[in-house]
Amino acid sequence: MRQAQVYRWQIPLDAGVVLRERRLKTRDGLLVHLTEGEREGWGEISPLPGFSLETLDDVQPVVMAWARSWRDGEQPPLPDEPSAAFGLSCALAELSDALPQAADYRAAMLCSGDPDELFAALAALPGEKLAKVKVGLYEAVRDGMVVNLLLESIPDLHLRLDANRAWTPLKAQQFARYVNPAYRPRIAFLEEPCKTREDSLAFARETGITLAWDESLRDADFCFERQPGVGAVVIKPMLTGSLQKVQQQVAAAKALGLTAVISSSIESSLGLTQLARIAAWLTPGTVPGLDTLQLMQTQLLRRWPQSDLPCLQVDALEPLL
Ligand SMILES: O=C(O)CCC(=O)C1=CC=C[C@@H](O)[C@@H]1C(=O)O
Ligand SMILES: [Mg+2]
Repeated sequence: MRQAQVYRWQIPLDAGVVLRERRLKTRDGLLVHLTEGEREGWGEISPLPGFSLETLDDVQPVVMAWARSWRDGEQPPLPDEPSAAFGLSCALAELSDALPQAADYRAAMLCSGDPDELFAALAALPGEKLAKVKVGLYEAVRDGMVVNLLLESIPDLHLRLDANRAWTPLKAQQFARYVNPAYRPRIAFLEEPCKTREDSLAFARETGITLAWDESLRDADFCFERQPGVGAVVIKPMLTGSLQKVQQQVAAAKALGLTAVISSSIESSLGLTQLARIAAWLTPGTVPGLDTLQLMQTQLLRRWPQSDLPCLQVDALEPLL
């Protein structure tokens, strides 16, 4: 016998979470729980404001209708909305044991803000030192100086940078001018420096800094192709769609020799632990970009190892079906 339930949740975020120039005070989403006989599967559906095209209010009725139909014995097709397709496909994959349990809980330390705190935290990182730094929020020159100083003072540090398309070609050049060319190979990649893909490609050509596509993967005209200067794609499954589509994108990237990085869309701990499993399964050997639980004030249902945030249990959630 099948059972299905959908829950809506809201988690307060730390004051400093700013996405696309707006402050995000809470993270909101749905959890779906499917059971069939002894088996069960959970999935998270949490469109990311400013990044997802669909809203939570759009997908809630879609997910509820899908869950009712599945519970009644049908095999409804996955919805078109990427967040709904992703969460429902995860719940189905857990149910059928298609999503392996082994997880990669390493995360590239996410840094923003105060350079002094940053130095201390980075210097204390054990093992391979890899961090992700947001750029493009302040003056490009300041970003260049901070990145240069980090690479200069921590010689075994590698950085992932992310400008979220903030720069004009001139600003991108101002940034690069302050980063010593000798350190540039330790920039694993810079995500989306410029407003257009053409400008970003030109920047990579001119500076030798490796590019990664993130936002571009959602452009209607994006296709996987070999492009000089591009080294990686950042895949955010909540924005991509079904697990099958995530698998296809990882395979397309690998076939071109690109690094595929599974990255967070600021999911709850339930979604994040599933992303850690997806990363271990599809991109073994590549550290995923999952260091976003620190932005939240609680965990949900499943714990992230080593996090001491409180964890909400299912009885604290309101069922919608
Ligand atoms: O990719 C990572 O290492 C962490 C996730 C991350 O950086 C992001 C998650 C969600 C929205 C963004 O501000 C940001 C990104 O643009 O990649
Ligand atoms: Mg990005």
